[in-house]
Amino acid sequence: MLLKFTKMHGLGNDFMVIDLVSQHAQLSPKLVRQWSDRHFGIGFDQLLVVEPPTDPEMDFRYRIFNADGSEVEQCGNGARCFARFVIDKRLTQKQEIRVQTAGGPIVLKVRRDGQISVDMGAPRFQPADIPFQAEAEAISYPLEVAGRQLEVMAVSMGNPHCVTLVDDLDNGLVEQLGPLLEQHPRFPKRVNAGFMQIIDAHTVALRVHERGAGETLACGTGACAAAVAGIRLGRLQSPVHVRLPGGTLQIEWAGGNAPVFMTGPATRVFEGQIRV
Ligand SMILES: N[C@H](CCC[C@H](N)C(=O)O)C(=O)O
Repeated sequence: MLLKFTKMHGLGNDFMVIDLVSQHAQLSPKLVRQWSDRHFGIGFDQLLVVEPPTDPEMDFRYRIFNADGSEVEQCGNGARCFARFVIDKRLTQKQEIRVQTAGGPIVLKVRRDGQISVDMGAPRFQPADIPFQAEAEAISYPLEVAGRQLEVMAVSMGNPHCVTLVDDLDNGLVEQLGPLLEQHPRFPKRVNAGFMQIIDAHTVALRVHERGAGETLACGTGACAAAVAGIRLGRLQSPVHVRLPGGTLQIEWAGGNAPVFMTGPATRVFEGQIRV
């Protein structure tokens, strides 16, 4: 059987997107790893799956698989591509789309300028919600990595993030510490490791070593986590322009239990089909 898919990206964070509303496929971590391989497969950071909702309040269910085959709770850049996909494929006529994810409900809005705004839900900081092993919730935590004493912020956007402030994003720390933070034992479900350089109160530069995918050109939930962490530290003010290697996202957050809003582009690259 031939399975149709669309190759898309959000600021260079790239995806294979498949509609399992009108198609059927049996996914496995092994198959996802085969497809994600950039030499022997299609090549992507994440696989995004569009399914009918199991919650009647929602328009769709959105499932996300990392390149390593792990199924995860949320993907911000993917959410924008999800909106572009379901509208282009005429799976919905709505311009405001309610989507069920393992990390909680999100709402996608297509703006007149073609950018997509996403209500990503409220960030969570309780260690148990990340999950992160800590005695109690704090704004930041000391964490030893490779003999270095870091100070990290831990945030859940449905998926786990740790954010570290750096003075220079090109001093080799991302390459050296990213993989070690991803696997750090105090993050029992692993973690996405963000490295943030503050430019001014409304602007940061960010690189993210993603759980299950390695460093990506952009990470939407990572941009949300970094902006929220900086606002909580009192170093940033909403809106925050997050400059990632692949481009810039706008993040807004009013604090507390308010939802985080992320705005940015979604790009379709090509249509394909693969034998399953
Ligand atoms: N690697 C992430 C999932 C993809 C997130 C990222 N691509 C985004 O845009 O939010 C995780 O394991 O939680």
